Amino acid sequence: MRVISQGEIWADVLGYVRRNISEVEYHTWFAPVKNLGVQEGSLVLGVRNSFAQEWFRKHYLELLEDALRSLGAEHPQVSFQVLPAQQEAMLLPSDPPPPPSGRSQTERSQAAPPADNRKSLNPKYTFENFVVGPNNNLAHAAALAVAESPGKAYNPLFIYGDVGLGKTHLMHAVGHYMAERFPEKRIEYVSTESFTNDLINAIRDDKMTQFRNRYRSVDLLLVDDIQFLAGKERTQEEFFHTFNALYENHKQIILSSDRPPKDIQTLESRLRSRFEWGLITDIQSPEFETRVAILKMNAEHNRIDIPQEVLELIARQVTANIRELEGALMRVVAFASLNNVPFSRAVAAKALSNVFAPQEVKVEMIDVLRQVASHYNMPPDVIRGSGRVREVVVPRQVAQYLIRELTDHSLPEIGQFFGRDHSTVMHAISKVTEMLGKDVELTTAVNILRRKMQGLEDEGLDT
Ligand SMILES: Nc1ncnc2c1ncn2[C@@H]1O[C@H](COP(=O)(O)OP(=O)(O)OP(=O)(O)O)[C@@H](O)[C@H]1O
Repeated sequence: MRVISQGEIWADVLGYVRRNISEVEYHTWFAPVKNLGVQEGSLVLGVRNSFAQEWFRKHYLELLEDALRSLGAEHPQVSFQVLPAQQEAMLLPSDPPPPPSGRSQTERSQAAPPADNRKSLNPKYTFENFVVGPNNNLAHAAALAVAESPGKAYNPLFIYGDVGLGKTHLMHAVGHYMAERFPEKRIEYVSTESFTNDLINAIRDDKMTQFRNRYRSVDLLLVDDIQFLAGKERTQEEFFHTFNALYENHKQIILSSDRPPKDIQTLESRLRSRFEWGLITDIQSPEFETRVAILKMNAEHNRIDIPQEVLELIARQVTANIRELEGALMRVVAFASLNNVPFSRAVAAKALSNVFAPQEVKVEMIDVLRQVASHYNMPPDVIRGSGRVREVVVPRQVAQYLIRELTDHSLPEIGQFFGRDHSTVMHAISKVTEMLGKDVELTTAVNILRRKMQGLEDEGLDT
């Protein structure tokens, strides 16, 4: 799972900036900037001194605003703060290394795994961060079995599926699991492309022995996108020998591909048959519930409090690819924080409308209840509860009235939502109808709430 954060807004902004200025300019000015986060819709950047602050205001403000606009900010705002000298020192590349922990070298190497054991693994791609659903449960179970008994359960494990569905994540998860339990084991993750490049370099530099030592001495070899072996005869030949060496020594091999071995064209048949020796398992596109669960986990990891119905809207919008799903969540988070508006389905729909086909936001009963509750400044449960004082009864009647007007729900359904029968709802609706135009406060509330439910104007955004 990719972790999204305010840091990622900054990463996106930097990406935009980098595409629009020279490398030298970028390194001189932007590399030392510290991202201080988004505060009340404004991106706050820490710079070294007042000279830099002025320079940014004069030369880069527009560029930064454009970058924020590309992320959905309607009225982009950037502000600069001069960092105190100490904080600035923390930005300099010449940082001294952290003080030694006081333990001896041997103690340290006993306690911690070898430094490079997981160097090729993404720290976020663990089993804990992997949401299991009907689309991937077989691949997940196989990966777990392999992680528990490497070289014994299924060898090789061959995972295939479309882009962005978690193949790399699962492979790395096995690596982390193994690294934790057997810190002395050697783990190597490589894309087929890097394997090919390493081979080409080894041939060119006359370093084939090192190349072979490197790949044939590992305990776990993870090779991504093996379909790219197609048509590369020399690489296939070398991989064949690597495979055999590892296999004979009961070392675990995991391969990923966008298709099963039988569909990889121009793959030598001796390799194809080896790929079929172990277990072949696939990952499909996640269904709705799994997509929501992935978004939820992502939001929780980042301590972003985002209502369930907003996550559901995003999950309806992006169906085929988890990388895109995470990108969509990132867009919504960026959009809400840059425009300084709370998360709502309307805000999410707006944030995604430039990227995906606009979706009509259907108003749900819970949306109306939440808006009414926030308007009257009381918890939704109190409005739905049994209280009979006027302060609660009026909001409850307004909520029932608006639900009837803005959704397709029947009187009995609305009644059920409020734990009452349909005649109570009918009474509430006629009561509000009667008061409209007479009771100024109630009329204003209904008008404001109706507008809020129908569009974004009251959330501070242009529709
Ligand atoms: N089941 C899942 N639970 C949580 N996050 C997931 C899950 N599946 C995929 N992801 C996340 O989706 C993103 C894409 O996954 P990954 O890179 O593993 O896909 P892939 O199938 O290897 O794609 P490609 O074929 O493009 O290499 C990653 O950020 C990953 O963490």
